[in-house]
Order: sequence, then structure tokens, then C-alpha cells
Amino acid sequence: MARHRDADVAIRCSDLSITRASARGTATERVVDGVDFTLAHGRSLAVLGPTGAGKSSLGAVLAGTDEPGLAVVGGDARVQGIPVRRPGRAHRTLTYLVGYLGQGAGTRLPARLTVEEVISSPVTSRDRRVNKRALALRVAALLDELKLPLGMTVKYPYELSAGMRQRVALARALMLDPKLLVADDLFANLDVQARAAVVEAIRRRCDGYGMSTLLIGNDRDGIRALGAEVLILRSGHVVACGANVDDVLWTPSAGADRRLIAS
Ligand SMILES: Nc1ncnc2c1ncn2[C@@H]1O[C@H](COP(=O)(O)OP(=O)(O)OP(=O)(O)O)[C@@H](O)[C@H]1O
Repeated sequence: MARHRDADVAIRCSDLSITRASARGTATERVVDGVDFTLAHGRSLAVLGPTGAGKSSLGAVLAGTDEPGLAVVGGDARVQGIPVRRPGRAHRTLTYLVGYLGQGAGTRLPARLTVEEVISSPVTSRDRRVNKRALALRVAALLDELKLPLGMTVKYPYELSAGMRQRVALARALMLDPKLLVADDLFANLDVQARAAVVEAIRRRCDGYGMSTLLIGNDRDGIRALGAEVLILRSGHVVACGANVDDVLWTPSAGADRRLIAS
């Protein structure tokens, strides 16, 4: 098995199919069907498509989230060289190497933790004997980078605006300097200044140490700002792809998708 140190690409998705069980677990639906793509180190790829196309399901599986009900039923994907279908003991490494900002992450921050505790949690959940001073400095640097006030560390999520919560969730996803960031609805609730800070933070990591980014969602300006390549999903299938959001290679029947990203 290719180890993450010598993985030639960030993601290699080969004929990947994913099912999702219904809430009662009585039926399963194929939400991703035979998806192929590659994401190089240091590059960004945006997955667009109409609601229910399977974008979030794809992101959750590639991030190794173990979301209940989701299962890989065909093909496979290697993320930093680790197979997401049966990662075995490498699952812990996978979640260490991948920062995940799930859909609505800002709205689902743990209510009983302070901002500092939330952002530190990827470290403290792995190792409780950490250098508290170094951790506090790291949290302060992330807050500053994302244009959040340093005094926010002692606050609780309910005391923050929606845009602040979203950036706290992103800071948590960036805490371990991930090799890959999977970000679902990255720019949710962000104003112009906050968007610029987020784009800058991601670009710095791409250029600095080759972080790759998988963006999930239809935010055309954000996709353009990050210079992301584009993949369009419809009913779990890839229907179009392109080198950027303004240069998408279309299938003849993809008029609705063209309208989607032109909107
Ligand atoms: N928590 C859930 N429980 C049951 N079914 C779900 C759940 N989340 C999504 N689904 C179903 O899985 C399919 C794929 O949904 P998914 O969220 O991956 O699509 P999406 O393209 O991200 O949509 P959106 O843009 O609306 O977030 C849809 O048919 C949806 O109804």
C-alpha cells in the first residue's frame, strides 16, 4: 500500500460508488455512482451540482468521516495513498492528514466548549499531554489569520455570529496543518472580508506546503478565487469537468448544470 509520504496524488478516485441508508435503515440509495477523478498535491478541485447530487456524501467519504449510513459499495478512492473503503488501522492517519469542514459545521460546534477548546480539539482529542502555551499560540495565530478577535478564545459558540462560527470551524479543520482540506460550503455566512481571509489562508497552505483542497458547493466566486478545477455531479454521476469554473467541458444534455453555475 502506498503510504502517505509517497502518495503521488492527494486523491485518486476510481469508479467510486457510495450508498446512503435511509434514516430508518430500511432502504439504501446509490448517491455516488462510478466517479473517477484525480486531485494533485497543492491543487484545488470544486465539486458542483444541483441539490441532492451526492456532493456532500462524496466529501464525507473522502474525508474518512464514518458518517452513519454511508458506505462505499464499488470502486475505491485513495486519499494520501490510504484506501477509504477499508482503511483499517490507517483510518486514524487519514483523519489526521485530512481537515474536514462538513456541511453546516459552523452551526454544529459543540455548545459546551469555548472557542479555544473547539479549535484545539484535533490536538487534545489525540494527546492530552500537550504544551498548553504552544497550543494557545497556535490557536491565536489561526484566529488572527482568519480575522477573528483574539479575545474570542474564551467565548462559547452561542456568543458568536454565524460567520464567526464558520471560521472557528475552519480553524479547527486547519489545526493539524492538513495535507488535504475537504470543505463543504466553505464560504457559508462569510462577508467579503472574511471570504478574502479564508481564500488567503488556503492559498498560503497550498503554496507553502502543498495542501490540496476539495471544495464542495456551488459558490462560483469562491471557486474562481481559489483557482479550482471543476467537476459537476448530477444524480451521483460526473456530467462535466473543466480546468476552471469558466471553462467547463459539457456533455450535450447538461444545460441545467450550465445554468446552475452561471447563476
Ligand atoms: N442525513 C441524511 N439522511 C438521509 N438521506 C440523506 C441525508 N443526507 C443526504 N441524504 C440523501 O442523499 C442524497 C445525496 O445527498 P447529498 O447531501 O450528498 O447531496 P448534495 O449534492 O450535497 O446536496 P446539497 O447541495 O443539497 O447539500 C440525496 O438524495 C439526499 O436526499
